[in-house]
Amino acid sequence: MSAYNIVSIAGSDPSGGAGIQADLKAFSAHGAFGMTVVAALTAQSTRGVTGVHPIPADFVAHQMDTLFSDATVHAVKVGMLGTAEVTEAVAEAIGRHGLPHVVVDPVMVAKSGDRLLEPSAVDALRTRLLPRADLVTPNLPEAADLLGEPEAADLAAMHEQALRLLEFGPRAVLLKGGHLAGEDCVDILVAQGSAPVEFRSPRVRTRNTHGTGCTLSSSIAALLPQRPDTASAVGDAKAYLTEALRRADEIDAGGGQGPVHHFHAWWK
Ligand SMILES: Nc1ncnc2c1ncn2[C@@H]1O[C@H](COP(=O)(O)OP(=O)(O)O)[C@@H](O)[C@H]1O
Ligand SMILES: Cc1ncc(COP(=O)(O)O)c(N)n1
Repeated sequence: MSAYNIVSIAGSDPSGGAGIQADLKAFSAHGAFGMTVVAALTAQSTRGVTGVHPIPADFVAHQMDTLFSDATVHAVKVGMLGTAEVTEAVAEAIGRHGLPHVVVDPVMVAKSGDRLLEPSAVDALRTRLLPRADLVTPNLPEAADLLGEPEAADLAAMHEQALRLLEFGPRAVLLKGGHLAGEDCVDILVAQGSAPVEFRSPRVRTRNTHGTGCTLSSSIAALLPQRPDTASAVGDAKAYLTEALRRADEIDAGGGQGPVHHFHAWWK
């Protein structure tokens, strides 16, 4: 058996910390072969996003059709899609190609506060893409936006919102708690027919958290074909991300909020 092929369908971040660039690094760090379908372009640095250039939806579908008519893909990570049309095209092509292990990171707003998804696309995300997801990985603001509710302010509210997100049809939800205050960062996994699982890691004191969500979801996608179940893939991905955060200050990619260290296990 050759390496697993994992595809990222996401936006480009020229600064290399988030988007398809982060996804390729995370896939590689987990011993998987990375492929990409570019769904949006951004002009971006560690200081923020200065522009978004959408890709026509039919060309995103064209990239997917060309790639999947040739390569066997073992898992998929979906990130920034930008528009409702691209969201619909990606959802349709995922269904048509019957892609396995679909992890959807519902990217809406960058850490810098810049919007990465048109407000009018949230409905397409909720109704078209989430029912096709094996796992969806919202942060707290994204969960609130998808549910049309205020952001969860504690773990009990996170549990309730995770369960309500399951009603949109994904097979599992990982609600990420990085935006809550506290010594630990706690994420909650809920899946149809199994008990909730909490993943807890010590909060790393660094401002270099650009791309944490991208790195976590792409690590999970890379690990799903290699692990017995979703919980074990999530646990290993979170341990990898925590170490990448601990070593983040070794990378100097600009003067703003920098990336995590994807290759901490190799660069001594
Ligand atoms: N400072 C930190 N130290 C350790 N883990 C963190 C830190 N910030 C975020 N995380 C973890 O990184 C992942 C993504 O974080 P989160 O901030 O919730 O989402 P997003 O990056 O999508 O905004 C989660 O597993 C979260 O618990
Ligand atoms: C292309 C792209 N995709 C995703 C993110 C989100 O990452 P973050 O929330 O860390 O800014 C981003 N900034 N850019």
